[in-house]
Amino acid sequence: MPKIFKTNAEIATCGGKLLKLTHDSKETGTQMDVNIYLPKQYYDKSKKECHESKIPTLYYLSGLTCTPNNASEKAFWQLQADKYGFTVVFPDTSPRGGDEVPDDKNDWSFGKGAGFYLNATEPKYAANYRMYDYVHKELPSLLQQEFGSDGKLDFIKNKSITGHSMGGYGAISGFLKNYGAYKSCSAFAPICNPSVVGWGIKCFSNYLGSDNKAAWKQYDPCDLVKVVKSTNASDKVLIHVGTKDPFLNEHLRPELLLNASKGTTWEGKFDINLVDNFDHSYYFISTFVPEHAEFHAKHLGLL
Ligand SMILES: N[C@@H](CCC(=O)N[C@@H](CSC=O)C(=O)NCC(=O)O)C(=O)O
Repeated sequence: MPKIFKTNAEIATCGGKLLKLTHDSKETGTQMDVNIYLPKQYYDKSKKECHESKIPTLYYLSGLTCTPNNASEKAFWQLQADKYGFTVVFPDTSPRGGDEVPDDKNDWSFGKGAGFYLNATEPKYAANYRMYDYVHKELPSLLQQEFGSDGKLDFIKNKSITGHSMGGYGAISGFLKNYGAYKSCSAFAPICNPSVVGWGIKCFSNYLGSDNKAAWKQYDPCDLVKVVKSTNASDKVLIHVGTKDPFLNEHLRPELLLNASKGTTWEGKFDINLVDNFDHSYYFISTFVPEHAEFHAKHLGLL
């Protein structure tokens, strides 16, 4: 079988390895970068290869401007992945490539590095900007085919999702739109109501069409909570946001998600923690990664 992924680097870190990979994506029509961290349990030769012992996966969606490397280097998920025994997948934030992939070189909050985890419908972007299907369907399937073939890793059935900022929005919208597919969801400083804030309006307008508000509703967490039914009493979405986050009031707006969930099946299920003094950076993210890791480990059946 021909290899799907090219391994550009295999880096020993903590007790496992970070693999920096490249592969062709049918969804984006481009080559994509992705990093995966395989925890120490994967390399434990004494581990039995049975269904029960398959190592689950946490998908981490990064924010605007990020590549798979930002979180790999600065979020410190690897220590937590070893502690509980899960794989971490760090996808890229958009298609890349040359001038054939449309971009706005003057705006870091749109285009390359800002795929917004949706499937674009506007003709200019529709061929490449398909990060929703890429992250939730194509990538897990390709990873399972190549890295799951030895029966030790589960990229599809036992998985959870988290993310930061644009990636926090991507995690919550993906969790709700694929209700039941992810065991748990958390977010760091997510863009909670993209339809009404600058970053979201720009991306939704360009990718989905400025008048196509019906399409916007299909991705906005504040609309999704009204149509997706929470049927599991243990559903809880863990969120942390820093009070000194410079984007809090302009782009993140967690209070709007709390309000939108009121009177829905999600009421009381968004555990939004406003934490004093923290900003938007990876200093903030890495501080709360251990709490999010424990949360996901419980839902993935690791605790
Ligand atoms: N380049 C910008 C700053 C952009 C920024 O803050 N990006 C955040 C995500 S914002 C929401 O999605 C980020 O994660 N940056 C990468 C990092 O390693 O910190 C500017 O110049 O202001």
